[in-house]
Amino acid sequence: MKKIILLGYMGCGKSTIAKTLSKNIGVPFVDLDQYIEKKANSSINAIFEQRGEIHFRKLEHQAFVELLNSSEPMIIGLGGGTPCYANNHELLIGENVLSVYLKASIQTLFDRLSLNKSKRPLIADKSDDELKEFIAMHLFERSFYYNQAQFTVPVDDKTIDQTVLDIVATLA
Ligand SMILES: Nc1ncnc2c1ncn2[C@@H]1O[C@H](COP(=O)(O)OP(=O)(O)O)[C@@H](O)[C@H]1O
Ligand SMILES: O=C(O)C1=C[C@@H](OP(=O)(O)O)[C@@H](O)[C@H](O)C1
Ligand SMILES: [Mg+2]
Repeated sequence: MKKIILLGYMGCGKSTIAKTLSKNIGVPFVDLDQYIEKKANSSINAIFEQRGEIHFRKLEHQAFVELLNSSEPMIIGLGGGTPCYANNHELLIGENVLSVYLKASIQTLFDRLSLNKSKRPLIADKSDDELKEFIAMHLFERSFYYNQAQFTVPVDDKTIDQTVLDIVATLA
C-alpha cells in the first residue's frame, strides 16, 4: 500500500486530519513532529531553543526518510516546513506515496494559529498583526514546495469529517 502524506502550512490541520483519516480508513498514522520528539526525547520547542532550527531540519529529514523506508502502511502528517528543506519535496512524488496538500487561506490559518501559537517556535512570540503578515509572506514563499504534492484538497470552511471525506474521494 502507498503511504499517504499530508502536507501544508502550520495550522492547516495535518495532525488533526491524519488522526481522523486513520480511524476512517483503518490505516495507522504517524505525526512526524511527534515521531521526532520521541526519537530525540525532547519537545519541538526545546530542540529549536537548544539546538537551533538547522539541527531540527536535519532530524526532520532523517525521520521522514526513515518512515518512508519502512514497509508498514501508514499516513504521515508532516510538519509545515518539511517539504521546504533538504530536498524533501522530491520525496512527495515518489512511486510509493500519495501526497496531499491541505490548502488553507491566510485567514483560516490566522484564525487557527492565533489560538495555538505556543508550541510553534516560528510564531510563538508574534502579535496578531505580526502573525498575519508573517503567514502571508511565509505561505507565499513555501507554496512552490506545497504545490509539488500529487493532490490538493482545499480545507477552508470544512469540518474535519468533510475534509477527511474529500481526501478519501480524491485518493479513490
Ligand atoms: N475543520 C478543521 N479541520 C482541522 N483542524 C481544525 C478544524 N477546525 C479547527 N481546527 C483546529 O485547528 C488546529 C489545526 O492544528 P493541527 O492539526 O495541529 O495542524 P497542523 O498539524 O497542520 O499544524 C487544531 O487546533 C484543530 O483543532
Ligand atoms: O512550519 C514549520 O516550519 C514548522 C511546523 C511545525 O509543525 P505543524 O505544521 O504541524 O505545526 C513544526 O514542525 C515546527 O514547529 C516547524
Ligand atoms: Mg502538526
